[in-house]
Amino acid sequence: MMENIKLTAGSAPVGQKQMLTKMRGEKVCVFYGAKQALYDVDLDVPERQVTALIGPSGCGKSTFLRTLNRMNDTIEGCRIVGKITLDGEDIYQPDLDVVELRARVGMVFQKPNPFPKSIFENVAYGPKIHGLARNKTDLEEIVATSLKRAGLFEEVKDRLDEPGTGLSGGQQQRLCIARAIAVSPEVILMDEPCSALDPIATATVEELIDELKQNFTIVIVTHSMQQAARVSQRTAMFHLGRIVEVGATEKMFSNPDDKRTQDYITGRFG
Ligand SMILES: Nc1ncnc2c1ncn2[C@@H]1O[C@H](COP(=O)(O)OP(=O)(O)OP(=O)(O)O)[C@@H](O)[C@H]1O
Repeated sequence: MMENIKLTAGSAPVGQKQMLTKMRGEKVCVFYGAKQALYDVDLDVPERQVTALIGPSGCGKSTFLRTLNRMNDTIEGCRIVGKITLDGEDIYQPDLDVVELRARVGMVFQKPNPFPKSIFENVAYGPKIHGLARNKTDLEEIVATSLKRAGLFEEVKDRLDEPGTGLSGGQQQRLCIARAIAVSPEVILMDEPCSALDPIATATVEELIDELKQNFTIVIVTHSMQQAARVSQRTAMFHLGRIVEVGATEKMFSNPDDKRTQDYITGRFG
């Protein structure tokens, strides 16, 4: 019974289970110059689960996602108020190493964006710059393991020296996922990772996301309600810069509390 679950700091109720919170946003407000894009957003991201961010265009999903690894730092005039923690630690504290943060909280973008380098180099780049491999054999091992975990190894093992940009769209996105995995992140942020892919490539990436949650915490922005329902365990519905409802995906899609969620998931707006 929900009422019997005692919540401690750092825990979140998801369905009937108690989950560890990997990341937490508290009263997060984001401004682009004078324009406010997010208002007092509170969100717990449970460990080793997939959290989906849904809502109509322009409601602030990507803005919130980018606050989780400080990608908004790169946008001029963007200001963030509130608190975001990773394992309880404030990621906006002034002396935090942002490069290290982004290794812990990796990102996969909407459009596959492999570097104009070989398949091998695409995956090896991160481990090299973060000094994760002691020698060439180590590096080869990391590359092979990452490609395997991204479900791409069998397709590319005989052509690791060929350009990453020569792969199909779906393969390129899995290469980008392998690149993200290669530095052993704890959290992977995905901003509409399948929007440029055909249905078959989408299904492959969705299966992969499902597997990856065994080892990683995943936050995904998606416009596809089917995708949110298929891959996530927890869903947050954004509307006009606020979270209007958050909870177990199953409940959100079968019996939402908020009329705006209901209208959005049934295609009445957005
Ligand atoms: N770099 C930017 N500069 C100024 N305003 C921005 C910037 N990025 C986003 N915005 C504004 O912030 C608001 C939220 O945008 P955001 O991209 O986070 O929404 P979204 O829900 O991800 O939208 P979509 O689903 O269309 O990608 C919008 O009004 C948008 O115009």
